[in-house]
Amino acid sequence: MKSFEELFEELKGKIASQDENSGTVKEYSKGKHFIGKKVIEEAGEVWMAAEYEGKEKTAEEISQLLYHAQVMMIASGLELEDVYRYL
Ligand SMILES: N=c1c2ncn([C@@H]3O[C@H](COP(=O)(O)OP(=O)(O)OP(=O)(O)O)[C@@H](O)[C@H]3O)c2ncn1[C@@H]1O[C@H](COP(=O)(O)O)[C@@H](O)[C@H]1O
Repeated sequence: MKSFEELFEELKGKIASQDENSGTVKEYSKGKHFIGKKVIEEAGEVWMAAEYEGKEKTAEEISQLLYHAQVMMIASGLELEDVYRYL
């Protein structure tokens, strides 16, 4: 199990090292348009899971939405604090 902060550090590290086995590096390299579509896709899956597929599936889909949001944060040059200041 990892926290939001730990995942963010892991993803930044993967991108900085250009780890060729990393799905994150592949997604990041495709740019904001591609990442944005993943965010939208996962947001829709969260909605459907919450309405029809139960707690476990909803939790899984939310984790994927958070992941793609983090990739978008990195692609946008944002740090966690830049987002947290609006919470
Ligand atoms: N938490 C995630 C995570 N959540 C979602 N995804 C990716 O997001 C995509 C969407 O997942 P889905 O199951 O919805 O995929 P799908 O709809 O079946 O298929 P596609 O969307 O891929 O076509 C998949 O390609 C997943 O690989 C993630 N990829 C990686 N992580 C974590 O990120 C870290 C770095 O991973 P790598 O960069 O792959 O090493 C590790 O800790 C991973 O656990």
